[in-house]
Amino acid sequence: MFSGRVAVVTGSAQGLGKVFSGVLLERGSKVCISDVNQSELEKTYKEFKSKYAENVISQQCDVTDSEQLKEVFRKTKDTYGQLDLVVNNAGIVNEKNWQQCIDVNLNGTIRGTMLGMEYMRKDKGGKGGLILNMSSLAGIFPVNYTPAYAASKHGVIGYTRSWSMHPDVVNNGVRLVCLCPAFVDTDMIKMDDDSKFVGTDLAQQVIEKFGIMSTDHIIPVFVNAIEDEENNGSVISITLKGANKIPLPMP
Ligand SMILES: NC(=O)C1=CN([C@@H]2O[C@H](COP(=O)(O)OP(=O)(O)OC[C@H]3O[C@@H](n4cnc5c(N)ncnc54)[C@H](O)[C@@H]3O)[C@@H](O)[C@H]2O)C=CC1
Ligand SMILES: CC/C=C\C[C@H](O)/C=C/C=C\C=C\C=C\C(=O)[C@@H](O)C/C=C\CCC(=O)O
Repeated sequence: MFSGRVAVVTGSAQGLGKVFSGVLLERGSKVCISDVNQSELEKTYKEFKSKYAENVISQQCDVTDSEQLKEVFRKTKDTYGQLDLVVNNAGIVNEKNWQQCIDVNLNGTIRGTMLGMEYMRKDKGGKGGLILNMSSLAGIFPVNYTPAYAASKHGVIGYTRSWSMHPDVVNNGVRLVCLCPAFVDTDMIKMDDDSKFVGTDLAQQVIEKFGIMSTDHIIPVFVNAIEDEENNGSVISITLKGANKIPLPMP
Protein backbone atom coordinates (compact mmCIF):
# COMPACT_ATOMS: atom_id res chain seq x y z
CA MET A 1 0.00 0.00 0.00
CA PHE A 2 2.81 2.43 0.86
CA SER A 3 5.90 0.90 -0.70
CA GLY A 4 6.85 2.55 -3.98
CA ARG A 5 3.97 5.03 -3.80
CA VAL A 6 4.76 8.68 -4.50
CA ALA A 7 3.46 11.59 -2.42
CA VAL A 8 3.52 15.38 -2.34
CA VAL A 9 3.07 16.91 1.13
CA THR A 10 2.72 20.68 1.47
CA GLY A 11 3.76 22.54 4.63
CA SER A 12 6.00 19.62 5.59
CA ALA A 13 9.03 21.33 7.14
CA GLN A 14 7.53 20.92 10.61
CA GLY A 15 4.41 19.93 12.56
CA LEU A 16 1.87 17.51 11.11
CA GLY A 17 3.23 17.75 7.55
CA LYS A 18 6.64 16.61 8.73
CA VAL A 19 5.07 13.78 10.78
CA PHE A 20 2.96 12.64 7.80
CA SER A 21 6.01 12.69 5.51
CA GLY A 22 8.02 10.66 8.05
CA VAL A 23 5.21 8.07 8.28
CA LEU A 24 5.13 7.69 4.48
CA LEU A 25 8.92 7.44 4.17
CA GLU A 26 9.17 4.93 7.01
CA ARG A 27 6.69 2.72 5.13
CA GLY A 28 8.66 2.87 1.87
CA SER A 29 6.92 5.68 -0.01
CA LYS A 30 8.72 8.39 -1.97
CA VAL A 31 7.95 11.90 -0.82
CA CYS A 32 8.42 15.43 -2.09
CA ILE A 33 8.46 17.63 1.00
CA SER A 34 7.73 21.32 0.46
CA ASP A 35 7.27 24.41 2.57
CA VAL A 36 7.39 28.19 2.39
CA ASN A 37 9.98 28.16 5.20
CA GLN A 38 13.22 27.48 3.33
CA SER A 39 15.54 27.12 6.34
CA GLU A 40 13.25 24.73 8.25
CA LEU A 41 12.64 22.77 5.02
CA GLU A 42 16.40 22.39 4.52
CA LYS A 43 16.80 21.01 8.07
CA THR A 44 13.96 18.51 7.63
CA TYR A 45 15.26 17.47 4.21
CA LYS A 46 18.73 16.74 5.65
CA GLU A 47 17.18 14.72 8.47
CA PHE A 48 15.04 12.63 6.10
CA LYS A 49 17.75 12.33 3.43
CA SER A 50 20.15 10.71 5.92
CA LYS A 51 17.53 8.01 6.65
CA TYR A 52 15.64 7.61 3.39
CA ALA A 53 18.21 8.62 0.75
CA GLU A 54 16.75 9.00 -2.75
CA ASN A 55 13.19 8.39 -1.52
CA VAL A 56 12.91 12.03 -0.47
CA ILE A 57 13.19 15.22 -2.47
CA SER A 58 12.40 18.75 -1.42
CA GLN A 59 11.12 21.86 -3.14
CA GLN A 60 10.58 25.24 -1.52
CA CYS A 61 6.98 26.32 -2.19
CA ASP A 62 4.48 28.90 -1.03
CA VAL A 63 1.05 27.37 -1.71
CA THR A 64 -0.35 30.83 -2.47
CA ASP A 65 1.91 30.90 -5.56
CA SER A 66 0.47 28.70 -8.33
CA GLU A 67 3.74 28.53 -10.26
CA GLN A 68 5.71 27.39 -7.21
CA LEU A 69 3.12 24.71 -6.47
CA LYS A 70 3.12 23.55 -10.09
CA GLU A 71 6.91 23.14 -9.82
CA VAL A 72 6.48 20.81 -6.83
CA PHE A 73 4.25 18.52 -8.89
CA ARG A 74 6.47 18.75 -11.99
CA LYS A 75 9.60 17.89 -10.01
CA THR A 76 7.90 14.98 -8.24
CA LYS A 77 6.66 13.44 -11.50
CA ASP A 78 10.00 14.07 -13.24
CA THR A 79 11.90 12.43 -10.39
CA TYR A 80 9.68 9.47 -9.56
CA GLY A 81 7.59 9.07 -12.73
CA GLN A 82 4.20 8.99 -10.99
CA LEU A 83 2.05 10.51 -8.27
CA ASP A 84 -0.28 8.60 -5.92
CA LEU A 85 -0.98 10.86 -2.95
CA VAL A 86 -1.31 14.60 -2.34
CA VAL A 87 -1.52 15.89 1.23
CA ASN A 88 -2.71 19.51 1.19
CA ASN A 89 -1.48 20.26 4.69
CA ALA A 90 0.02 23.78 4.64
CA GLY A 91 -1.98 26.04 6.93
CA ILE A 92 -1.85 29.11 9.15
CA VAL A 93 -3.99 30.84 11.79
CA ASN A 94 -4.02 34.60 11.29
CA GLU A 95 -7.13 36.64 11.95
CA LYS A 96 -5.35 39.99 11.45
CA ASN A 97 -4.26 38.98 7.96
CA TRP A 98 -7.43 37.02 7.23
CA GLN A 99 -6.89 37.30 3.47
CA GLN A 100 -3.62 35.39 3.84
CA CYS A 101 -5.35 32.83 6.07
CA ILE A 102 -7.95 32.16 3.34
CA ASP A 103 -5.33 32.16 0.60
CA VAL A 104 -3.09 29.61 2.31
CA ASN A 105 -5.72 27.33 3.86
CA LEU A 106 -8.51 27.36 1.29
CA ASN A 107 -7.06 28.63 -1.98
CA GLY A 108 -3.82 26.69 -1.38
CA THR A 109 -5.86 23.52 -0.90
CA ILE A 110 -7.86 24.24 -4.05
CA ARG A 111 -4.63 24.75 -6.03
CA GLY A 112 -3.16 21.50 -4.67
CA THR A 113 -6.37 19.58 -5.27
CA MET A 114 -6.62 20.73 -8.89
CA LEU A 115 -3.01 19.78 -9.55
CA GLY A 116 -3.52 16.46 -7.79
CA MET A 117 -6.49 15.65 -10.03
CA GLU A 118 -4.56 16.76 -13.12
CA TYR A 119 -1.66 14.41 -12.32
CA MET A 120 -3.58 11.43 -10.94
CA ARG A 121 -6.76 11.14 -13.04
CA LYS A 122 -6.65 8.02 -15.24
CA ASP A 123 -8.00 9.94 -18.25
CA LYS A 124 -5.07 12.34 -17.89
CA GLY A 125 -2.37 9.67 -17.81
CA GLY A 126 -2.34 9.01 -14.06
CA LYS A 127 -3.15 5.83 -12.14
CA GLY A 128 -5.67 7.30 -9.72
CA GLY A 129 -4.83 8.18 -6.14
CA LEU A 130 -5.80 10.03 -2.98
CA ILE A 131 -6.06 13.73 -2.17
CA LEU A 132 -5.98 14.21 1.60
CA ASN A 133 -7.00 17.69 2.63
CA MET A 134 -6.33 19.03 6.10
CA SER A 135 -9.38 20.72 7.54
CA SER A 136 -9.94 20.97 11.30
CA LEU A 137 -12.63 20.65 13.93
CA ALA A 138 -12.84 24.38 13.20
CA GLY A 139 -14.23 23.31 9.81
CA ILE A 140 -17.19 21.68 11.56
CA PHE A 141 -17.90 23.99 14.53
CA PRO A 142 -18.16 27.75 14.59
CA VAL A 143 -15.06 29.18 16.30
CA ASN A 144 -15.53 32.66 17.75
CA TYR A 145 -11.82 33.44 18.21
CA THR A 146 -10.80 32.40 14.66
CA PRO A 147 -13.69 33.22 12.27
CA ALA A 148 -11.57 33.47 9.12
CA TYR A 149 -9.64 30.30 9.97
CA ALA A 150 -12.97 28.53 10.61
CA ALA A 151 -14.32 29.82 7.28
CA SER A 152 -11.24 28.56 5.45
CA LYS A 153 -11.57 25.11 7.04
CA HIS A 154 -15.35 24.93 6.41
CA GLY A 155 -14.46 25.77 2.81
CA VAL A 156 -11.94 22.94 2.63
CA ILE A 157 -14.65 20.47 3.69
CA GLY A 158 -17.20 21.78 1.16
CA TYR A 159 -14.64 21.79 -1.62
CA THR A 160 -13.35 18.30 -0.87
CA ARG A 161 -16.80 16.75 -0.50
CA SER A 162 -17.99 18.38 -3.73
CA TRP A 163 -15.16 16.97 -5.87
CA SER A 164 -15.47 13.57 -4.20
CA MET A 165 -19.00 13.37 -5.66
CA HIS A 166 -18.03 14.31 -9.21
CA PRO A 167 -18.37 11.32 -11.54
CA ASP A 168 -15.40 12.39 -13.71
CA VAL A 169 -13.19 12.26 -10.63
CA VAL A 170 -14.63 9.10 -9.10
CA ASN A 171 -14.58 7.23 -12.42
CA ASN A 172 -10.94 8.21 -12.98
CA GLY A 173 -9.74 6.69 -9.71
CA VAL A 174 -9.19 9.79 -7.61
CA ARG A 175 -10.66 9.86 -4.12
CA LEU A 176 -10.69 12.75 -1.67
CA VAL A 177 -10.75 12.72 2.14
CA CYS A 178 -10.69 15.45 4.80
CA LEU A 179 -9.09 15.15 8.25
CA CYS A 180 -10.48 17.39 10.99
CA PRO A 181 -8.37 17.22 14.14
CA ALA A 182 -9.04 19.13 17.35
CA PHE A 183 -5.98 20.73 18.93
CA VAL A 184 -2.66 19.10 18.11
CA ASP A 185 0.61 19.86 19.81
CA THR A 186 2.36 21.90 17.10
CA ASP A 187 3.49 25.51 16.73
CA MET A 188 0.07 26.40 15.34
CA ILE A 189 -1.62 26.39 18.75
CA LYS A 190 1.12 28.40 20.50
CA MET A 191 -0.18 31.69 21.91
CA ASP A 192 2.90 33.44 20.57
CA ASP A 193 1.42 36.01 18.21
CA ASP A 194 -1.36 38.56 18.75
CA SER A 195 -2.38 38.38 15.10
CA LYS A 196 -3.47 34.71 15.36
CA PHE A 197 -6.69 35.03 17.40
CA VAL A 198 -9.45 37.49 18.16
CA GLY A 199 -9.39 36.68 21.87
CA THR A 200 -6.53 34.56 23.14
CA ASP A 201 -8.49 33.96 26.37
CA LEU A 202 -11.39 32.46 24.36
CA ALA A 203 -8.94 30.21 22.52
CA GLN A 204 -7.41 29.08 25.80
CA GLN A 205 -10.82 28.15 27.25
CA VAL A 206 -11.70 25.96 24.25
CA ILE A 207 -8.26 24.33 24.23
CA GLU A 208 -8.78 23.45 27.90
CA LYS A 209 -12.17 21.94 27.05
CA PHE A 210 -10.87 19.76 24.16
CA GLY A 211 -7.34 19.09 25.48
CA ILE A 212 -4.26 18.81 23.28
CA MET A 213 -3.43 15.69 21.28
CA SER A 214 0.09 14.59 20.38
CA THR A 215 0.83 14.29 16.67
CA ASP A 216 1.00 10.49 17.24
CA HIS A 217 -2.74 10.55 17.85
CA ILE A 218 -3.36 11.60 14.22
CA ILE A 219 -1.11 8.97 12.59
CA PRO A 220 -3.49 5.93 12.65
CA VAL A 221 -6.28 8.00 11.09
CA PHE A 222 -3.90 9.28 8.42
CA VAL A 223 -2.70 5.73 7.66
CA ASN A 224 -6.24 4.36 7.58
CA ALA A 225 -7.39 7.05 5.13
CA ILE A 226 -4.64 5.91 2.75
CA GLU A 227 -5.18 2.18 3.23
CA ASP A 228 -8.98 2.17 2.96
CA GLU A 229 -9.47 2.40 -0.78
CA GLU A 230 -13.26 2.41 -0.35
CA ASN A 231 -13.00 5.66 1.58
CA ASN A 232 -13.98 8.57 -0.66
CA GLY A 233 -15.57 11.81 0.51
CA SER A 234 -15.13 11.14 4.22
CA VAL A 235 -14.78 14.01 6.65
CA ILE A 236 -13.15 12.59 9.77
CA SER A 237 -13.06 14.37 13.11
CA ILE A 238 -10.22 13.47 15.46
CA THR A 239 -10.36 14.29 19.17
CA LEU A 240 -8.87 12.74 22.31
CA LYS A 241 -12.02 10.57 22.39
CA GLY A 242 -11.30 9.06 18.96
CA ALA A 243 -12.00 9.45 15.24
CA ASN A 244 -15.47 9.74 13.72
CA LYS A 245 -16.86 10.14 10.23
CA ILE A 246 -19.02 13.28 10.14
CA PRO A 247 -22.33 12.49 8.42
CA LEU A 248 -23.31 14.60 5.45
CA PRO A 249 -25.77 17.23 6.69
CA MET A 250 -29.06 17.12 4.84
CA PRO A 251 -31.44 20.10 4.64
N1 LIG B 1 -2.21 21.98 15.25
C1 LIG B 1 -3.53 21.89 15.31
O1 LIG B 1 -4.13 22.00 16.40
C2 LIG B 1 -4.33 21.60 14.10
C3 LIG B 1 -3.86 21.79 12.83
N2 LIG B 1 -4.66 21.56 11.74
C4 LIG B 1 -4.20 21.78 10.38
O2 LIG B 1 -3.10 20.92 10.13
C5 LIG B 1 -2.24 21.51 9.17
C6 LIG B 1 -0.81 21.50 9.69
O3 LIG B 1 -0.73 22.36 10.80
P1 LIG B 1 0.34 22.20 11.98
O4 LIG B 1 1.33 21.18 11.63
O5 LIG B 1 -0.42 22.09 13.22
O6 LIG B 1 0.97 23.66 11.96
P2 LIG B 1 2.48 24.16 11.90
O7 LIG B 1 2.39 25.62 12.06
O8 LIG B 1 3.33 23.37 12.85
O9 LIG B 1 2.93 23.77 10.43
C7 LIG B 1 2.40 24.38 9.29
C8 LIG B 1 3.44 24.33 8.19
O10 LIG B 1 2.86 24.98 7.06
C9 LIG B 1 3.83 25.84 6.51
N3 LIG B 1 3.22 26.92 5.76
C10 LIG B 1 2.59 28.02 6.23
N4 LIG B 1 2.22 28.81 5.23
C11 LIG B 1 2.59 28.19 4.08
C12 LIG B 1 2.48 28.53 2.72
N5 LIG B 1 1.94 29.68 2.31
N6 LIG B 1 2.96 27.66 1.80
C13 LIG B 1 3.55 26.51 2.20
N7 LIG B 1 3.72 26.15 3.48
C14 LIG B 1 3.22 26.99 4.41
C15 LIG B 1 4.61 26.36 7.71
O11 LIG B 1 5.85 26.93 7.35
C16 LIG B 1 4.71 25.12 8.55
O12 LIG B 1 5.83 24.36 8.22
C17 LIG B 1 -2.80 22.91 8.91
O13 LIG B 1 -3.57 22.91 7.73
C18 LIG B 1 -3.67 23.16 10.12
O14 LIG B 1 -4.69 24.09 9.85
C19 LIG B 1 -5.95 21.11 11.89
C20 LIG B 1 -6.46 20.91 13.11
C21 LIG B 1 -5.69 21.09 14.32
C1 LIG C 1 -6.22 27.66 18.47
C2 LIG C 1 -5.66 27.21 17.19
C3 LIG C 1 -6.57 27.26 16.07
C4 LIG C 1 -6.73 26.31 15.19
C5 LIG C 1 -6.04 25.03 15.27
C6 LIG C 1 -6.91 23.96 14.88
O1 LIG C 1 -7.36 23.85 13.60
C7 LIG C 1 -7.79 23.46 15.93
C8 LIG C 1 -9.08 23.63 16.07
C9 LIG C 1 -9.76 22.72 16.93
C10 LIG C 1 -10.96 22.81 17.44
C11 LIG C 1 -11.76 23.93 17.51
C12 LIG C 1 -12.99 23.79 17.95
C13 LIG C 1 -13.72 24.90 18.36
C14 LIG C 1 -15.01 24.79 18.79
C15 LIG C 1 -15.67 25.90 19.37
O2 LIG C 1 -15.13 26.93 19.60
C16 LIG C 1 -17.07 25.74 19.78
O3 LIG C 1 -17.92 25.98 18.71
C17 LIG C 1 -17.30 24.40 20.41
C18 LIG C 1 -18.72 24.26 20.75
C19 LIG C 1 -19.23 23.11 21.08
C20 LIG C 1 -18.47 21.83 21.13
C21 LIG C 1 -19.40 20.70 21.35
C22 LIG C 1 -19.32 20.25 22.75
O4 LIG C 1 -19.67 21.00 23.62
O5 LIG C 1 -18.85 19.12 22.96
